[in-house]
Amino acid sequence: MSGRPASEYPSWKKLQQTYDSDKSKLVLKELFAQDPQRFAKFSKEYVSPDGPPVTFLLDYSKNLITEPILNTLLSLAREAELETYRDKMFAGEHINTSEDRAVLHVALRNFNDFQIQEAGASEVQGVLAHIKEFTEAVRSGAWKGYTGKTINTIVNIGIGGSDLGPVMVTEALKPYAKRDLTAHFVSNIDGTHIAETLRECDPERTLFIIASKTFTTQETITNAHTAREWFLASAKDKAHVAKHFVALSTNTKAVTEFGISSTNMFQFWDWVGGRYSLWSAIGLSIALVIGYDNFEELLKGAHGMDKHFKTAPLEQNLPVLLAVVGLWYNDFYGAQTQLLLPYDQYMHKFADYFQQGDMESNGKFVTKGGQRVDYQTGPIIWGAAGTNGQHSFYQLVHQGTKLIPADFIAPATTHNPIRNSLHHRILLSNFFAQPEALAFGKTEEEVRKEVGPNASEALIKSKVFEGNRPSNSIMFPKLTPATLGALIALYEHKIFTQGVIWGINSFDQMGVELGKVLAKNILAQLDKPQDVVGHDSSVSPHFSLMTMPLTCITLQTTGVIHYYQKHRVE
Ligand SMILES: O=P(O)(O)OC[C@H]1O[C@@H](O)[C@@H](O)[C@@H](O)[C@@H]1O
Repeated sequence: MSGRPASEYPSWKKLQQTYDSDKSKLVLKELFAQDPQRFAKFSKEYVSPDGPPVTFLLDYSKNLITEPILNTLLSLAREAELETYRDKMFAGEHINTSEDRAVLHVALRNFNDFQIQEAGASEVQGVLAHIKEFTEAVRSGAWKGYTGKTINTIVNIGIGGSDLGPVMVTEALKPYAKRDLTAHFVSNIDGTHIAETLRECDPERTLFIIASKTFTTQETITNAHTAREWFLASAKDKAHVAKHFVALSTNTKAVTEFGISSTNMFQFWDWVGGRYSLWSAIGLSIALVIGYDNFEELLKGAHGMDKHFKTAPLEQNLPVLLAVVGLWYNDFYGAQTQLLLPYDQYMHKFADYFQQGDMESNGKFVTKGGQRVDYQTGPIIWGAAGTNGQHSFYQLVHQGTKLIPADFIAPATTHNPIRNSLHHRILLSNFFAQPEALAFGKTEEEVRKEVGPNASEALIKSKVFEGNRPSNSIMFPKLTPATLGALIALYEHKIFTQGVIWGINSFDQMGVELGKVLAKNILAQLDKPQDVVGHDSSVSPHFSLMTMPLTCITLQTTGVIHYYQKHRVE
């Protein structure tokens, strides 16, 4: 995050030379055959330094690395001053330079170990106490709706970071959920999302949680007004809104203007990035679903990982190891994507969550210093819960033309040991088999033996698995709130580490702005056909996209807008 382009570091150049000269020697089958200690050398067990017990194994032995390569990757992290920038983050320095903000999601789960001076950091415990008091009132039934009935449904209205974290965590921690409290999450501006949700709600027993850091996001504010209108159609009296609407935001003024009193507002601060906000008041829906104590366990699990990231030497530092190994593929092997594959149905939203976490953080083409990078930055994140992915996209992972590094993630013990854990044993056999198949493949010789002498050459070739496809495996005893907290923080710090090495600002999101501005302009034109007439798309190709003023770019879409105006039925 020094803003220096990564390709200027001596270790970067060394890695490029190593890749060019040694690529053909990096064959997993041979690397394992040559070194019986390979697993021992390239695996680490995480044990939480304090707080609730969390442990997991990270096996990174099935990567196309040797000890010298890993050492050079770690030297690269040192040359990029990772440790300095990590300490700056924990100290509350304004490392988000474009927005002049601190980056302090670690302060939200800081149980007094780190001294953080930033304004607001001392208020964290107060907000947690508010969350505790409120969630206990709702869950116990002490909090009543406007007709005196208890709350049985919550609807979190938010988008991006104000949606994805709560969705992912409430799904992942369903075994801890209060089953008679239904949680819905409305994010999309498509009216279908809120309309279908409201069909399942009873206005007398529903609590709406309006989650928006800025409280200006078009989707969220529109959905919130729709929910309020729907509610008032039954409740009639605006005074009842107080029992059914709460807000999670940094913007007290906008919350009050919406009609939610400040006593029903849960505060957070500008140093909490949206995609790092599930630990803040944005986690209210999580605390409502799993209970405050479990929410605190989640935070403490993350805090343990924060301590590990802050203190462990780079060679032992799990987020750093994940980061540099990922960078090796992203920047030298030309891998475009990174798979996240939880073999746990409860974690089925994990990849969706880190699509924002990683891609909004590291999808940047300029360094902090404003220079265009001459290397790849953030990978495309994707994935699905195992074994579903095996029956859809794994074909390409095993035999396609692309190198796709994959992280396999699984619990040793399931929350649902039905049929004497038969399902779980089958699930885990797949979890173990896939990295092995990817790494070691199946040779032509093996195929020949298998298919017999009469098989065609074409058939034989089609059955070959080249192997040598890298993966990490992460296994933990059971998916608890604290374990999930540690896993999320593991990936957060991986993203931080990669961002520091690439010299980019992982904490702004300028790339989401242009589309918002264009949509606003177009919205103003949609009901006025005369405004778009005469500007059909035939004029636009004469303009270069870069030199066109915004209004002209908008005209690129006139053909489609005309089609819409012709076909819409209101
Ligand atoms: O929480 P609010 O302010 O509604 O933002 C919701 C989301 O908006 C998007 O445009 C991005 O900026 C995200 O980082 C953010 O999480």
